[in-house]
Amino acid sequence: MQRPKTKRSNFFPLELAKTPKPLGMKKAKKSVEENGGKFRGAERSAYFARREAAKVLRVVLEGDAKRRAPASIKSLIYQPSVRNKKATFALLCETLKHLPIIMDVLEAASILNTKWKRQRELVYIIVYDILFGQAVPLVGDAEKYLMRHEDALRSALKQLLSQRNVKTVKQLIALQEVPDVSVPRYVRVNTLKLDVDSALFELQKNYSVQKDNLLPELLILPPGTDLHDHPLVKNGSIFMQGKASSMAAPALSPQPGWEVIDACAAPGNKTIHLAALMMSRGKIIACELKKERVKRLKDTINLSGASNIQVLNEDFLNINPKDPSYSKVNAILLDPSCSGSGTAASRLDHLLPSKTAGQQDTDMERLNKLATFQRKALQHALLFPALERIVYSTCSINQIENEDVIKSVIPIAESHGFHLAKPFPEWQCRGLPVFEGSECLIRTDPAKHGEGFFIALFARKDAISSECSNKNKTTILHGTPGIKDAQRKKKRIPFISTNPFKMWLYDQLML
Ligand SMILES: C[S@@+](CC[C@H](N)C(=O)[O-])C[C@H]1O[C@@H](n2cnc3c(N)ncnc32)[C@H](O)[C@@H]1O
Repeated sequence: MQRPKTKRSNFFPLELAKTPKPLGMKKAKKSVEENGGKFRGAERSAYFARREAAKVLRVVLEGDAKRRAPASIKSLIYQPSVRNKKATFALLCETLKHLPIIMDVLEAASILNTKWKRQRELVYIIVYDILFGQAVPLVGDAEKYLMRHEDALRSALKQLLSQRNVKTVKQLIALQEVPDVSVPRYVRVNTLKLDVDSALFELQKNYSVQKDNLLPELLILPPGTDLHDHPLVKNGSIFMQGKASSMAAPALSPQPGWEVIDACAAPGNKTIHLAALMMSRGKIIACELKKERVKRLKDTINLSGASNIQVLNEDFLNINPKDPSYSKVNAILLDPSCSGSGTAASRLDHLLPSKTAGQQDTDMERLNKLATFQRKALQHALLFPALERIVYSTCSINQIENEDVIKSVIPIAESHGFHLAKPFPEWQCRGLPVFEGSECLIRTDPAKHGEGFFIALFARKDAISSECSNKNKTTILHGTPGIKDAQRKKKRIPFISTNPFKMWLYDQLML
């Protein structure tokens, strides 16, 4: 990958939130100044990009070691504190891609004392640059130290290639690589600020753009299109949101004037989508447990221009459905914390050391804990007296967080007068057939749609058709069921698995 050149000439990186400064950052400014301004142009940019990348790498590796990444690699890079985004992102991804090799090389070369081991993330980045990067001059103390050991590093790499029986580094990387999921860049037009045709017109000046055939406010651009600095993104006219995640709010179909709770709201992508569908009329209560995520939620709301959202820093489970202030709530969107297994590829999680090719999230204790909360939250949502519709969604591909949660609450839901309804009947990829009515559920397939997502809709009152769980009560939304639904019914065989690959395979066979 070619590292993009940066235009920045005079900057010092800002801090990533709450991150310590172990990577020579404290010395960075001094070091540059000590050099009497000798760092120029590309040298200076590369010097700082390495330090910014090292800071992000530390957060990523610490989170991965605890199996609790605080955010995806992409979202860490796109924090405002990382200023040299393109160069830092490229450097970070390339270093992560080569990380197993770099670690092996460093161990074999045995050149790190305690001082450099404390700065190992910066060392990894610099070793990447020395062994695999572009031939830019490396300035800085850590760089000089590692350059002195370049011969030892190169000979350790040569030894590694011969041990693994390959001739080139490319072949060595191929041994550890996972398939690339290349998906289009989706953007959702924020109709509170701009109409779809105007957004299309603007974007078409620079990109090839198409309208999505399912969601009218969604536009499709080529994979990898970088819009982070696009004026329409910066002014909140469009939001970069995947197709699957953009299906949750329309599945709820909130009406202008309704009262809606977004139970787990931050960072707020679906909250503002609800607001757009409601044309900012009525009221949305955006509930978020974590104080540190409330700011991000508020920023999203401000950027969107939505004026009907009240933010509540609260545990959704503590909201009393009997409180008169919630007596008119018509709909709830419940998008609770989940394993995120459906977005692992787009989050670049496959680059993390804990994820080797083909390995799945097998931490059943964690999954059980998540599923317990998800079930509890869904049961809680069912208690709001005036409720007509509830959407439950996750970005997980695990049955335990999806079909199993829904199946377990159906008896309680039915006792409150709810039934499973069928949003987007034309959508072919439906729930795993592990209970009668699972064809109402929506799944998206990471291999086909870029993300693995799950949506269930419970509805009360508006009984229309006879599909799904209770033949007299189920609602069909957005059209009529396709022929494939009938075929699926015929072909249904019992299937229970928590193995996502088996689940995809099953989906392929059923469609
Ligand atoms: C999957 S994210 C929601 C994403 C959001 N719906 C969006 O589309 O932008 C889940 C959020 O729920 C929050 N959360 C977790 N438990 C909660 C609870 N008991 N009450 C309210 N929010 C909670 C998490 O802090 C996290 O911000």
